[in-house]
This record gives sequence, structure tokens and C-alpha cells, in this order.
Amino acid sequence: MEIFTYLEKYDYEQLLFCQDKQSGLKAIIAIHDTTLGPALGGTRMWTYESEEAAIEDALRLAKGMTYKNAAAGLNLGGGKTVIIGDPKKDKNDEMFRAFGRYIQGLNGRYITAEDVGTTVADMDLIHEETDFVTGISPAFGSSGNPSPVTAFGVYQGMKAAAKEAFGSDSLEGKTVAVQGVGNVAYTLLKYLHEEGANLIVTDINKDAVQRAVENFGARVVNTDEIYGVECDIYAPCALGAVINDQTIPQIKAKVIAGSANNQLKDPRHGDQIHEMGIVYAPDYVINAGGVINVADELYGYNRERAMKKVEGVYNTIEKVIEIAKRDGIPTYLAADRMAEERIERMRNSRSQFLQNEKHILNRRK
Ligand SMILES: NC(=O)C1=CN([C@@H]2O[C@H](COP(=O)(O)OP(=O)(O)OC[C@H]3O[C@@H](n4cnc5c(N)ncnc54)[C@H](O)[C@@H]3O)[C@@H](O)[C@H]2O)C=CC1
Ligand SMILES: CC(C)CC(=O)C(=O)O
Repeated sequence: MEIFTYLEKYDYEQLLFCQDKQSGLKAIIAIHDTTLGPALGGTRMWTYESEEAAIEDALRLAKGMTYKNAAAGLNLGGGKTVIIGDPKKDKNDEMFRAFGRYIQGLNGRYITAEDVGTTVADMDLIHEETDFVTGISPAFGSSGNPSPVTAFGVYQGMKAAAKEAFGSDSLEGKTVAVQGVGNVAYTLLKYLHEEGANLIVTDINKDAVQRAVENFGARVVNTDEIYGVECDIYAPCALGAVINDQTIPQIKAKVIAGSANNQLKDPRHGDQIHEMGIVYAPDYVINAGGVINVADELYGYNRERAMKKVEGVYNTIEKVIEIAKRDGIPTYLAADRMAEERIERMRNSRSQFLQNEKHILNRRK
């Protein structure tokens, strides 16, 4: 990859490589756009096939955060970190402390939180070195683990998409195929089970699948069978690029609504599912609950206020569907337009993000 060509093409502001030999830290922080405010996005720890794959993931995820935060109405820009390593084997306290110092060095241009492979305990270690971290332990006045709140937002967005596809937002009796039964999906399954949905699940982790069977009566399928199962709603809740040339011909669902980031392998896959009449709830709109929740920490965290805002994911999905119908475009494009228009309006009145006391996480103390 020609890095500067890529950065220029998609208008990235900054890409940082952070290395600490002692702890084994190899982190990549990507800051896409800070027009709306400091870049807020989680830290993913993953075993990447190559350094190039890690860079690409950081860049794609950071751009996704710009759009997510803009579409959610947050005054925040987009950034993301990936740490190269196995979250089950390669973590140590010094690694997250070293990473925290790198974040501190950015002086508020980037604020982090959890993502796949990182936990509240990891955020607490980062917090030893910097205040520019959210989703730390509630004992610090923080919001804690964002995953259950992300799940609540996905549940709301799924209902709004179901309303469009089936004429009612009730999920009772609907069959939902959930791919990945991790932190977000587990709580999502709980909401769906409580509403009387039939559940089909898959995961590479057998224990995770077993929990879903025991607690929610879910039926299990193999990981490669989930795309083609008979269902009303397909909920991708594992990793990205799952809507692609191989999977699209198998999909029987009328709605795609799940938490995974970057679900479309390429934009043209969004066009294809639109042509098939599938109601697609754009990933970064439906999964914004977590970031809406952690962003509330900037105002002194208030759980009730945060949950009220997350409930708004229902209305945002409705709005995206409305724009798509009005303009005769797929929902992924409608969401992009909505986000880009908001950023453009702000860009016209202010350019680069400038640190001020509003962005310092001192009010939660
Ligand atoms: N945690 C959060 O608050 C947010 C998460 N997301 C996105 O939602 C997705 C899930 O996040 P979490 O639940 O936090 O992650 P997680 O790591 O807890 O769960 C992911 C699950 O997917 C499973 N998995 C991995 N590869 C698979 C495959 N090929 N087939 C089936 N299952 C597979 C894993 O075993 C794991 O159980 C990710 O894409 C994440 O970026 C997006 C917004 C916020
Ligand atoms: C997990 C969130 C708090 C932020 C994030 O990185 C995301 O929404 O993908």
C-alpha cells in the first residue's frame, strides 16, 4: 500500500505507529477527521496476518468512526487504534500503560475506548497515563463496558428496519440469525429472546454458542451456514466484510441489522442487497450505541441521559430509510450523505479540531 496515496485519497489526517520493545506494544492509531471534534474510537487487539492488514483495518475503522459519530449527532471526529497481538496471550499491564502515554502525547486529538479484544480493565490501565480514555470502570465516574449499550442500540435499529420490511416493529415470532455471540450479541440475544424472537446463532467459540443455547434456546449452525439459513433478519455481530460476492447469493433474510463494523466488503455490495429488496440498517448507524454512551462522559456521565440518546438509534435508522426512499438510493449511501452533510456544514465554519476544556474528561471526577 502506498500510504500517503491512500491517506490523500480518503482524506485522513494522521497515522501513528507506536512501538514499545519492553512490553511488546505495536499499535497503530489512525485519525481520520476531526472537523466535528476530537477523534473518538475504540482500540482493537487482534492477530493480523500482516502489518499491512493491520494498517488497513485501522484506517477503515477510523473512517467508519468519522461517519458513525457524525450520523449519531455527536460533536466528535473519527479515529481508531489497532494493537497487533493475541488478546488471549499477548497482553500485559506495561503494554497498555505505554499505549496510554502515546495517547497522552496526542493531547486530546484522540480519545479511546474498548473494541474487539480489549476490556474495561485494559482501559483502566490506559487511564493510569491519560485522561483521554472512556469506558473505564464506573468507580471513576465512567460508563464502563459499552457493549450492552451498543446491543440496546442495535435492538432499537433492528426494530426500525423490521418496521420498514414487515410493516410492524414487533420482533415476536421473527427468526433472527445472529453471527457471532460475543459481548454485544449476547445482550442483543437477551432483548430478542425477551420479545419472543426465534434465534439462530453461530460462533467459532463453542462456549459462547453454548451460553446462547442454554439461556435463550437458540438453534446452532456452522459458521459458514449462517448466511443461507431461512430467517427474517440476519444480524452480523462478529467481524467485517461479511456482505460480499460469496455470501450475498445465499442470503434469504429481508433485513440485515447487526453490530459488526464495516459489514459491506465494498460499496457495490450495498447496491446489490438494495437491488434484492433487503432493508439494510447501515452498520455505523445501528451500532452507534456504544460510542453515544461513552461520549456522554464528556458531559459528566449520566446513564439515563445516555440511554435516552441511544434509544434514538431507532429514529436515526428511520431517517436513513426515509432519505434512501426520497432520493432513490441504497441506505448505506443515504447514511453517508447524512454524515457528510453534517461534517461539511461544520467544516465551513471551522477546520481542524482545537483542544479546549470541554473535551477534557475532568468533569466525571
Ligand atoms: N463492543 C462494542 O460496544 C461495539 C462493537 N462493535 C462491533 O461489533 C462487533 C462485535 O463486537 P464485540 O461483541 O464487542 O466483540 P467480541 O469479540 O466480544 O465478539 C465477537 C464474536 O465473534 C466471534 N467470531 C469471530 N469470528 C467469527 C466467525 N468467522 N464466525 C462466527 N463468529 C465469529 C468471536 O468468537 C466472538 O465471540 C465487532 O465488529 C465490533 O467492532 C461496534 C460498535 C461498538
Ligand atoms: C466501542 C465504542 C465505544 C467505540 C468504537 O470503537 C465503535 O463504535 O466501533
